[in-house]
This record gives sequence, structure tokens and C-alpha cells, in this order.
Amino acid sequence: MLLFDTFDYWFEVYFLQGEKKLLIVEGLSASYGPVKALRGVTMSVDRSKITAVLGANGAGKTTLLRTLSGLVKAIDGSASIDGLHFENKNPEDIARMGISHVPEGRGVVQEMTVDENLRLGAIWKKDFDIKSKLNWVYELFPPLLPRSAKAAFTLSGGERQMLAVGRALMSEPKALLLDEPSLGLAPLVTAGIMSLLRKLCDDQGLAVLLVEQNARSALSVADEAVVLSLGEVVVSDKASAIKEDAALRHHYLGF
Ligand SMILES: Nc1ncnc2c1ncn2[C@@H]1O[C@H](COP(=O)(O)OP(=O)(O)OP(=O)(O)O)[C@@H](O)[C@H]1O
Repeated sequence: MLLFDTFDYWFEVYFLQGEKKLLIVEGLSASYGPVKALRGVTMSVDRSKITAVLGANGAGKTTLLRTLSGLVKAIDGSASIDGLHFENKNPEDIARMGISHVPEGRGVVQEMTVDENLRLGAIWKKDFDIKSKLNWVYELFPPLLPRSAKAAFTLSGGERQMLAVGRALMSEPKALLLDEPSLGLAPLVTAGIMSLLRKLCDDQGLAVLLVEQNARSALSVADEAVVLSLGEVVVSDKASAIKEDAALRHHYLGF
């Protein structure tokens, strides 16, 4: 009996856990000139899960996302998706490997129409039915459809965030990196977008890496969380465990 228990344990650790892991980051470091913004970050992101990245101003959250999407070069460490290394590849190659980044401030092209912005999300895809993907995004975000021919700058903040997320989903990512999606939005709008992403996690195995300044709300939607301080991982655990750790919350998350 003991033999089988032991076998089950190692099967779980090596096979099932390994299958769940989509993104694996090991010892990742990045700098802006003399400023060391990431110091040996090790973490992982599971398929079908929302993983929050939390920490005070300047902790390195945005730099982590920018390094994972190729906008900032890593000076050390590695990152892989589905077992394929992508550290220091260029942003386009990283996008092709299945990583989509929604930067802080949404990053949509204001003068372009909603439709053009969405098409940009799949610009490098080949042999791709762009029309059916567009229809799918419009079904996910119905407020965008009647505005498809309008310039992005005419949209409300919430609609612009829907456009940014919709554009990122156009490339059929395995992992979606979201930087401060709640910034400047009504809580109800953010909740709507998050519940939609949860459904994509459940239905399609999407993995979401969510950077949030508002740790309380991020912990209420995330499955897992990583807390950064001065570019280092302080803890990574289930979001529920971090929520219950009052000392950790007071010290690093400010609530
Ligand atoms: N473009 C840059 N040039 C120089 N230093 C930078 C630059 N961007 C960020 N930094 C520095 O890198 C460190 C990490 O910043 P980062 O923006 O990644 O943190 P953050 O946790 O996202 O903070 P915030 O929530 O304020 O955006 C900070 O010390 C910051 O001052």
C-alpha cells in the first residue's frame, strides 16, 4: 500500500504537476542601466489558472511582464513556455510562441478603428481565419461590435480595456500577461473582464498572469499569487493562503 502511495505522490509531482505548468521562470534578472529591477525571479504559471503578481511600487511587477514579453532583455536566468525557452527572443517571436501582453495604459492605437486594432493582434498569423476570430472577440465583448468602425480614442475607458484584451486574444495566446487592468476603471467593469477571463481559463486552458497594485481585489480573483519586493520573490503560494497571512499582507501588500 505504502509503495503505491509513494508512486502516486511522485506521479503527481513529476507528471501531473509538470503537465499543468505552462510558464516556468527560473532565476530571471533584468536591469535598467545600473537599476537592478529583477533579481533572480523564480516562479511558474499553471494552465487554466490566474496568477497574480503583487508588490509595492517599484517592486518589479511591470518589469517582470516586460521581460517575459521581450520588451526588456534578461541579463540572467531563463523562461520557457510549454518547455520551449524564450528568454531574450524578440517580442514578435514570443507572441508567436503563445504569449500576449496587455501593457499598463492599454496600449491600443488611438487613431485606428476598433476593427483595425483587433486585426493588429493577429497581424503575423498565417493560415488564419481572421474573420471568425474577430466574430469571436465581438461575441466576447458585445459593446465593441457597434463601435467597430470608430476610432479607439472615442471609446470609454472600459471599452478601451475590452479592446486591449480583445486584441491580445486575437493571437490565440496560451498565456495572457495583464498589467494593471483595473487602473481607472469602475470595479464593475473590471469584474466583468475578469469573469470573462476566468471562463477562458476554465474552457480553453488559458493562463493569466495578472499584475495588480490593488492586492486585495487581485487576491479575490486569482488562484495563485507571487509577491515581489525590490525585484525578488518574497513568497509564491495559493492566493487564499496569502490572503490569510496577515503579517505578510501588512508588510508587503499594505492591507
Ligand atoms: N524605464 C526605466 N528606467 C529606469 N528605471 C526603471 C524604468 N522602469 C522601471 N524602473 C525601475 O525599476 C524598478 C522596478 O520598476 P517596475 O515598474 O517594474 O515596478 P512595479 O512593481 O511595476 O511598480 P509600479 O507599480 O510603480 O509600476 C523600480 O526601481 C523602477 O524605478
